[in-house]
Amino acid sequence: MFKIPFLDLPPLRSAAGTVRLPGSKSISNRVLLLAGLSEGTTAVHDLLDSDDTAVMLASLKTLGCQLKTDHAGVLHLTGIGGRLQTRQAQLFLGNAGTAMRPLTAALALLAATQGGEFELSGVPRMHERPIADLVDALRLLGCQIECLGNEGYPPLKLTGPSPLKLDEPVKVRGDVSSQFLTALLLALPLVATQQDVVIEVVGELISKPYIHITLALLERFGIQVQREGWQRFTIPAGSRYRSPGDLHVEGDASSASYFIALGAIAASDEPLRIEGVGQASLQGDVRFAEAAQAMGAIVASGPNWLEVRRGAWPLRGIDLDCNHIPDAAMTLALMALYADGPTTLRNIASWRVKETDRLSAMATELRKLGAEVEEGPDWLRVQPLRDWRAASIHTYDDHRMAMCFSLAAFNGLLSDRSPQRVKHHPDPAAIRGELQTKDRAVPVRILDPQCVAKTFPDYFETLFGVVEARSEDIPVITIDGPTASGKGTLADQVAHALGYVILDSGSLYRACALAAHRGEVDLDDGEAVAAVGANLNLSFKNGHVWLDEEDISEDLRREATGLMASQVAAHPAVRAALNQLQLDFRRLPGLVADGRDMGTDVFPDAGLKVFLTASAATRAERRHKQLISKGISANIEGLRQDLEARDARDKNRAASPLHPAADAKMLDNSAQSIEESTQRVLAWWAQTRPFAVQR
Ligand SMILES: Nc1ncnc2c1ncn2[C@@H]1O[C@H](COP(=O)(O)OP(=O)(O)OP(=O)(O)O)[C@@H](O)[C@H]1O
Ligand SMILES: Nc1ccn([C@@H]2O[C@H](COP(=O)(O)O)[C@@H](O)[C@H]2O)c(=O)n1
Repeated sequence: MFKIPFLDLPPLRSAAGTVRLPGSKSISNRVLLLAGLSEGTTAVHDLLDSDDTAVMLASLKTLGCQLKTDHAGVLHLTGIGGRLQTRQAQLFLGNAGTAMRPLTAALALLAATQGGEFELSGVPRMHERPIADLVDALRLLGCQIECLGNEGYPPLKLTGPSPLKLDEPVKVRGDVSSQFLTALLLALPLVATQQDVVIEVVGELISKPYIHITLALLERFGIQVQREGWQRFTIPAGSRYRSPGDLHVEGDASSASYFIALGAIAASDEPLRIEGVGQASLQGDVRFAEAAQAMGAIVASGPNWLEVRRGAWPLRGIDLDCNHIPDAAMTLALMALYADGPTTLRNIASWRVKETDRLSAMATELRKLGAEVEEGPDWLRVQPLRDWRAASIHTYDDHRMAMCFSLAAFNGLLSDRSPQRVKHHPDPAAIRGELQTKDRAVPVRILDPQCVAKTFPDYFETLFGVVEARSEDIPVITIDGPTASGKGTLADQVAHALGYVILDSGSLYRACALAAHRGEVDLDDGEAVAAVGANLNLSFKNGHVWLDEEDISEDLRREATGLMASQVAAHPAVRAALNQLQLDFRRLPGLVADGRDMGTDVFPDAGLKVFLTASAATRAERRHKQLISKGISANIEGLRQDLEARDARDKNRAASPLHPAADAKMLDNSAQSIEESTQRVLAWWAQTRPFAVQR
């Protein structure tokens, strides 16, 4: 996960490959609650591991459920069998509506029937999300619920015992959020032991597919709800939660929407395969695929997979009632930017009471990209966008905002099929406009990218696994300089702050020298050492370097290896042999490369080149400290002589000698802390970026 203040996405060009979706949030939290209320143990496979499931799991544990995860990642959850194990608890539910609503219903009923006192709270936004319809329904039933802040909003206090009136139907509004009905359906079997319990929906029920999931899962746990249309639901007397034993959580269909859109926009050569949802999916959001098809996507499907590729291009603008796909519909607003006409999304009032007011947030952020957007109380109209602006996208602590806006990074694609589009614009000036658009692909900045943790912690990593950018669009920062100037340390810090990949090019020369030395190759024989370099089987894991099956990290860092590296690095053939290996590190979302010739030879087009120096005395002192801290004895004068000899060889060799690139920024960190030099470099980098000041 990218735990950084912002993540810059360079212009992206294409998508292909296979995505395995994380487990569905809606299914995961329903299953957890049902398993928690059941008797016996449920083995939950493919459970979503995210912020929202974490708060549900923590609550169930507090309430006395037993949780164990086995080696295969399967959760074994032993429920409380409908009998309270603890009568007092304070539960923190973050911003998880799928935890707050059903736990409110279940604990209100358990407190009423068995006695107890429970407090349910969340993050500040959760305390702005209405829950009055559920609270009203439960109070009418006889539950004691106090709103501890504003009336109709969490935090809530649930107390009991209190008598319940089960003879009358429980009435609940269905036109604000279907989660209130879901909460009642999941919890009321607790009190349907002696008599039928009837729920009547007041008003038109929205988001019916989510109720469909609830009913299907209740059935898996032994509760057969009888349904009359979408207005009346009966939980039969004698209902009891029974664990199904094993249960597999299907992939998240709302999360699939980003990859379906990705296929529609960018899978022009081969389809993008999405595994985890398909025709057999329980989730209503799987119907997002139909909306994508209406916009031009070509979709093939099996029971639990989809394959999506680009059909119409530009996409087609649509006018759609999105009541059946409320969460996934947000993705359509981004697809609309790539369409040939306006897209209108209707019946999306529920967006206003989600993690944020999504209607307003979506309109605001689309406008930052340059889009023309109209917003109504329950609708949104988005015009196609051709003249994109580089924008910092505020994500409002809303995972879906972050994931949706990643799709804006394909803004350079619209002119890829210029001849096709030019047909609509025979004017040569329009043709020139198209070409300009192509050249003006802009990056997109996603603020607070870790908000995706709510449902899809590895979203950006997964995205980077199936998309490609032109190499020249992937940003590079180079840090060159003499031995022990702090290049590696600075590169690590800068890369960490930006979420970028790191290339420690010195380690490649070191590994090559080490492998040649071990193979008894003459280090003065450039061609022979280059042959070793061309066949190195290196891998980099968690800051360690592996040669074949061996972790060579310690050997690499020895001073003797550094000296051998500088010896072999003087051979042009060795440099040529290692060149492609270094270029291959230019990966999404960007690269920080440290060495001697990163800015001069390997990445001459780097967006920022830093030449890092420090006095020889300072460098010798730092290296001395570094070695001593690792328990390696060293002599400071000897170290200074070694590093000066190495510098002299690196500077004076004919092939890629060490010197600052003409456009490098010079940084002498002799008197600077690591933090100060890091901030200096990040400030220089910010000056090269096209984004307005972060808000
Ligand atoms: N600005 C700084 N202030 C104090 N110490 C620093 C600073 N920068 C780096 N150091 C320390 O100096 C030592 C050498 O740094 P580092 O290994 O990053 O240098 P390098 O240039 O990458 O070396 P090499 O050329 O051998 O790869 C480390 O112990 C590091 O913590
Ligand atoms: N881009 C580079 C990087 C390194 N070298 C040579 O390797 C030696 C070891 O490098 P460290 O950064 O790990 O100390 C170094 O002395 C150089 O001779 C290089 O040539 N080009």
